[in-house]
Amino acid sequence: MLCLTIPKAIPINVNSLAKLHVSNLKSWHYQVYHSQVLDFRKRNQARDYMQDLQVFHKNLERRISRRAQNGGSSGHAELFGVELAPNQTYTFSGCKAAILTWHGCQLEVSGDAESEYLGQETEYAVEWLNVHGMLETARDDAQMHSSEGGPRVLIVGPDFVGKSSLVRSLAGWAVTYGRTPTIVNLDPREGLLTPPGSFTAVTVGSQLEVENGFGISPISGPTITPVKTPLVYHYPYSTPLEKPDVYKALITRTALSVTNKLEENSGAKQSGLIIDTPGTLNDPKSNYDIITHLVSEFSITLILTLGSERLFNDMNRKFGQQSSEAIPVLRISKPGGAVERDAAFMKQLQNQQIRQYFFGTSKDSLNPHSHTYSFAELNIFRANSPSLAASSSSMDMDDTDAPYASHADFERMTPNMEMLGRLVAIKFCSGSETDEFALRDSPVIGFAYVSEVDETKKRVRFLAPHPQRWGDRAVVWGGWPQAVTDLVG
Ligand SMILES: Nc1ncnc2c1ncn2[C@@H]1O[C@H](COP(=O)(O)OP(=O)(O)OP(=O)(O)O)[C@@H](O)[C@H]1O
Repeated sequence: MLCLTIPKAIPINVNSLAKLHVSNLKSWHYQVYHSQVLDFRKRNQARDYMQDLQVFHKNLERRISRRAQNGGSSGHAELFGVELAPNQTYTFSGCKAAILTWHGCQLEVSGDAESEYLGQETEYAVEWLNVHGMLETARDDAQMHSSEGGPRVLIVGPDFVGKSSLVRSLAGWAVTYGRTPTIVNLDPREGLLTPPGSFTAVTVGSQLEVENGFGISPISGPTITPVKTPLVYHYPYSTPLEKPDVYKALITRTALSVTNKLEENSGAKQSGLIIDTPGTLNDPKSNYDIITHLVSEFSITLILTLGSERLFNDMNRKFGQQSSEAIPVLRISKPGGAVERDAAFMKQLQNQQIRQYFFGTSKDSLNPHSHTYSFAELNIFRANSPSLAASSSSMDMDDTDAPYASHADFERMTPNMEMLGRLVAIKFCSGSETDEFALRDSPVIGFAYVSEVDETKKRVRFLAPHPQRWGDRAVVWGGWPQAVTDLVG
């Protein structure tokens, strides 16, 4: 396994140079696979995992023999569940990642990586693959008993323990097996097909991208790659703890919409859900209030915990075998290479996601459009933070503020210079909407960037991915994500 921390663009080419890992992994692989699954069984007696093992064993054999026909078992590598094509150059920038090989491969790396090493602790990957095997068995079960859906998996753990990497790997492997899993991202610090500050649910029907994972989406703009149409909700706060009531309400809304969507698509329903969460949900003081809400709203069937023994024990006590819920809770190994990303790195990542949303990637570029609106044409609402709500009585509000009391989550507002460099969410609902729950729960059509506010001429210029104007739809902005000052020249 090659672990990389890359601050700048670096091309990677599978084949030649630095020899990574060549050994007779096939037998070792199966051996470890057996012991891991038995271990799961010991830890959690909710299901007979031996059956899972046999089915997955067969699937894995099929996959390996297919590869063998394609030219032998060496030279294959993957990045979080997505296979790298041989003799293809990939360019990575501003990321930390691990390239994994099951059978050995050769990589040619050029450019500067901040750090680069051969990882020895690869057992976690075998364990993760076992989890994929279990999910495959549950998906097969769902296929046979068609009224039942596939596995609905919740992944929890502290920050930076590999939760998103596990989600990506499980999604990538599932797609390789012809599944169409639905991925739900509930971490507002890091967007999935969207800028930060949103919840996303997307059914993944085509293979993920090596360089960009879930890639870019049509809510960003027309793309040449296969489209993934996400369902997006706006949560303009950096952590769930800032506005837990809004966070929980949006979970309910997302769960409802996802459940309805899955009912219309049997393949997606059988493939199940994988839910990524922010580390702040790991909150014993609230008795894991938000996790409990999530488990109930999404009817979770499997909880995977990473990186915290206490969390595993608490989850097991709360939802595991002894509880009335009896949901299997598994403790999954944190990858040794998963690293903390400091505030500067996270800020860079967030800016990169915003830039990518409007301008695309080097391989799939987008052309955003400029829109100018007069103050009078706009229906803008400010999403209050707890501190803003306390001081909002002193804010300048016009007559139309009446339905939004000072303690409310939203306030109708007049555009101001504070909005410069910030993102706003364009909602499906009309701006004349006076019910603040409808405003909160309305999905997002897309995001726009505030590139200029002219308080004298009373107009605002936005950058948006699409040429169409949004008419009288509600526009919401909040304290998150932070301003990006250099998006446009
Ligand atoms: N085996 C590995 N080797 C090197 N880097 C890794 C490995 N696994 C994960 N990483 C990197 O470590 C960082 C943290 O991992 P990840 O984002 O998956 O954690 P997380 O628990 O989802 O964090 P958060 O809760 O903050 O989103 C990421 O940059 C990821 O790419």
